[in-house]
Amino acid sequence: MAIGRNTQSAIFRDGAIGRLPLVPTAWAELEGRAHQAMSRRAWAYVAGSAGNESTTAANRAALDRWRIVPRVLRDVEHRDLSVELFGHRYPSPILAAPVGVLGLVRPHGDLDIARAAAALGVPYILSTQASVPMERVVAAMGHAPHWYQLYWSSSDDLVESLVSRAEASGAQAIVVTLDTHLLGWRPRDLDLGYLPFAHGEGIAQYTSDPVFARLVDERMSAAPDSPRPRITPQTIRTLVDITRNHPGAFRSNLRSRRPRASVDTFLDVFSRSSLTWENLAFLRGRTSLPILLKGVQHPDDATRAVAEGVDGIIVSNHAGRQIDDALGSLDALPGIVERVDGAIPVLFDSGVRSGADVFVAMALGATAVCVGRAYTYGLAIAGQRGAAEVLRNLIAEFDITLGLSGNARADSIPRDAVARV
Ligand SMILES: Cc1cc2nc3c(=O)[nH]c(=O)nc-3n(C[C@H](O)[C@H](O)[C@H](O)COP(=O)(O)O)c2cc1C
Ligand SMILES: O=C(O)C(=O)c1ccccc1
Repeated sequence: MAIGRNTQSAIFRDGAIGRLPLVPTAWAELEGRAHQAMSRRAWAYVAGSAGNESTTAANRAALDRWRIVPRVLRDVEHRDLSVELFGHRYPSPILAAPVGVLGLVRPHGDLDIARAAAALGVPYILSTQASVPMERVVAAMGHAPHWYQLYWSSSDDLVESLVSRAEASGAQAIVVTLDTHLLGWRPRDLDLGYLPFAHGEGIAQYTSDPVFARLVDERMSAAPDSPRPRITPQTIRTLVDITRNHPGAFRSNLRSRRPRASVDTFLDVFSRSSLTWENLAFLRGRTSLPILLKGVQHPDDATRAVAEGVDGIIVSNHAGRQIDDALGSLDALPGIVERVDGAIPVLFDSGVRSGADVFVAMALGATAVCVGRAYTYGLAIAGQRGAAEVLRNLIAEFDITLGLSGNARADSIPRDAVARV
């Protein structure tokens, strides 16, 4: 698949022989087609945000207040889209954000997006809420780069196990998401009474984990009133196999004892609202990978992150899915970039819909940009190839915007390339 400037000519060349793109390039059409392709529940979960969804609107408004100011006559024929992060050079500043429960969008959606990202060299940040265990996703990616996103469980042992699995699987960084220690108030899901996890969807990292299996055993043996099947290593292997090969089987089996206990255990241990800065030492002591904090919005938290020796920050409000009436994520970026002052990379997400949006965030000091809903919509419309097309289009539009604005390098877009209006 052609990357960057070649994409546009490839699209037109294909068109000349009657081969049309699989996914629309404009956002409104992309979103509309994804809506048609998804079930009611999947659409509510993916497209829904917190409360009246004013934060999602604020994310857009924040991006729209910045306009690109092009420069001319600057020889931009050879452009370099690559960026360096933690000693790795990636082909463009775009990363695939961690998106949980992709199995809701498409059977084995995690594998589709993993393969799509791998084909483009786009780093994929695997979610703790994935529908497919991380080892299987990584196996589908060959040697392509991936990171791991951690939800910090109330069980230290489980945190340790997830992180060591991620490290063993070759993850290049650990992203700790801090803005979702409670599930946001999301009317679209509430009105359907539907949370995927309660149906056993999106808990594959847990059901494939040996420490989690032990927690489930403990829960089951602590309920002596109900019949207690003997748990042997074979039982555990069988459950892992069932989840791996037949996610639907796990769901239909939810009323039986072990799947039900797995869901209940997940709901118990999923997160820890008592987490503080002091806990970071625990993680630091258990991995040598770079640690990024995702969900930072206040400059003082960015200052503290640097002081605590964190390796990177992702300025994000979770696409507006957590707090209604929150600051547009891009409005938080310049203040944080100023505070961090180059000490560590500052990544950005929430609301990015185009290559031009990526350019704006980079001009405001982001080292790289993550996208979530964009590729999820491509996945819904046309699976692996749809997700790949969305990522390819973002990179191509970014490349063209870079060149047309008179810039040749993604990693050094000057601040005056954008103006606030
Ligand atoms: C359906 C959905 C599921 C998500 N699941 C996770 C997750 O498991 N972990 C996480 O850190 N962020 C999760 N996010 C947030 C994304 O990582 C990212 O911050 C956000 O989608 C960026 O905004 P955008 O969708 O406007 O690009 C999710 C977002 C969506 C839309
Ligand atoms: O839906 C989400 O955005 C998400 O990341 C999440 C993860 C776990 C529990 C609830 C929500």
